[in-house]
Amino acid sequence: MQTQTTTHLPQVIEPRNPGIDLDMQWVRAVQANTSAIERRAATLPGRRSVKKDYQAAWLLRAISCVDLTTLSGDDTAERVRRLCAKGRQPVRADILSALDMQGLTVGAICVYHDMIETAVASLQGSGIPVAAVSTGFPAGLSPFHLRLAEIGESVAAGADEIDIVISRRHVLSGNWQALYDEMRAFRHACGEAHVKAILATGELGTLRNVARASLVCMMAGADFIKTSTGKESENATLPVTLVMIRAIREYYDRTGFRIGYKPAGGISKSKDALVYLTLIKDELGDRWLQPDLFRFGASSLLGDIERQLEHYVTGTYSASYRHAMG
Ligand SMILES: O=C[C@H](O)COP(=O)(O)O
Repeated sequence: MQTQTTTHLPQVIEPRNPGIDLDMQWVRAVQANTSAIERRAATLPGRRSVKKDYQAAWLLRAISCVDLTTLSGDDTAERVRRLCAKGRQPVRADILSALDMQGLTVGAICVYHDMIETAVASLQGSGIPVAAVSTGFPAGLSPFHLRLAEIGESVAAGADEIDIVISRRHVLSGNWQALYDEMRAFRHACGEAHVKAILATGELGTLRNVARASLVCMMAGADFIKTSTGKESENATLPVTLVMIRAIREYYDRTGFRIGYKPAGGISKSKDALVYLTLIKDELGDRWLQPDLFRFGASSLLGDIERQLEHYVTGTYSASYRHAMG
């Protein structure tokens, strides 16, 4: 990942997760109490845990954690260039200036392989990393050697981060060794590029499978675990998020390595982003609210955040938002 220059970024960048041997005893012991998780998730959207004065600060934080994404069959170089310009200046200059946040950028730009070179050229000098989806995204069913080669090509083309998709069948058949070996090989093929493991949680059947797949991918060296491709019928949800971030906490408690989390797909409203951020703060703490450990995979969230911030600076602007930036 490139070093970034904007002021909102963390002083400390996490060491890469080297992974550990597959610990089947740990994997088998994983539980997920579905009804308790769903009860907890159901209470979250109604909670007013972000005070109004602090909402602008949280939305700015959300911007710095967006993987601004375009993953469409009709993507063009021109669309990617526009997206990169938006990534460099995510909201109108007058809004950023009113909030004293000039220089704020998104966390990364996320594209298909063919658009990497355009994105790299458009982002030159900005410090914004380029993430590429890979390994036969979104289904991940192309021949294994081609999936590995695709990673290599994307890294050679300049991608800083690779978002791989796992083979859902390994999870559904309980073949944890196969999942571990696959993830390990993907991690190796990424070299210095950071690797995000997309679990496609909407296709994994149970929350227990989500918890186990999260753990196995982290054991195999994933730097981030990510919910979805955005193409499944069910994408990021709060119950899935609870399960995945608790797996991250458990992995950190046992190994000392902090793994990032990326909810993706269907997150398009500021109020939803605030719920995710407060949940991360509650469950993992402030350290995980930085772009090296948290990202939103989203194509349209930024537009809604910009509208909210515009309303904020033209209406109820309060300088106290700065306190929340600490
Ligand atoms: O990884 C990112 C997702 O594909 C974006 O999904 P979205 O278009 O629903 O925001």
